[in-house]
Amino acid sequence: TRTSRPQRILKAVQTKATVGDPQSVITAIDHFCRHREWAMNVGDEKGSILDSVVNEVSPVTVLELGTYCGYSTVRIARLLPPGACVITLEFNPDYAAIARQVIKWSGLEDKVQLVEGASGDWIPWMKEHFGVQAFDLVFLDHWKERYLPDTKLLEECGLIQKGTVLLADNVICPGTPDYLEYVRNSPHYNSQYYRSHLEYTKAEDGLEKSVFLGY
Ligand SMILES: O=C(NCc1cccc(CNc2ccc3[nH]ncc3c2)c1)c1cc(-c2ccc(F)cc2)cc(O)c1O
Ligand SMILES: [Mg+2]
Repeated sequence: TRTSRPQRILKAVQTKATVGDPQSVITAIDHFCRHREWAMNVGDEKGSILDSVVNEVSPVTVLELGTYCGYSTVRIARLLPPGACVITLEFNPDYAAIARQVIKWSGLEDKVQLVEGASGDWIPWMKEHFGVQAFDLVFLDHWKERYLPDTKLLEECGLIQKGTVLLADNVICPGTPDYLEYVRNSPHYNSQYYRSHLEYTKAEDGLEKSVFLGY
């Protein structure tokens, strides 16, 4: 049977990128997705915005919702200092299997905890299972209709504290209208929109950065 798109992305990494060189992994995936097959990685344009937010926050603990092939996981982890880590949740086992290999190829496995499962099931266990107090940065890139319920769940579980930064992908395309309305109208968040484009296309998309102000 045909290979899957994630399998073809992994093959591009294994043939074009250098083991232990995260930037070459990022470049290989972007080249493949721009010139061979589109795929739903955050991409190079929005990825540069993600990089700048990671550098600005200098997070110790990061939560990523939606790993896919690990492209944004590698982008985040490559910027983390020793001792910092990103916990990334992936519901789809095929995506998780590919992401593990992409993360390993980049040499960043010590900074990444990839968890197979759904956000709604795992968020309530984060404190107990991973010893997390609160997240410094949350990157939302999973099912778009889960952004709002999962943000509320993170609040209820005390995993969002004063200063926590939420960075949401795809707030225009495919769009997350209920989430945007919530973070932009809530007195507990200071929100700003970073206008960009849907990965590898000319369509508008963007990232929404929301800083929690405390209760
Ligand atoms: O939909 C998207 N991504 C999410 C997604 C999608 C499929 C499967 C999963 C399974 N992974 C998963 C699920 C539930 C989960 N709960 N906790 C973890 C977790 C993990 C996740 C998406 C779409 C487009 C897009 C498509 C088409 C188009 F025309 C324009 C734009 C662009 C993007 O950048 C996107 O990010
Ligand atoms: Mg996305």
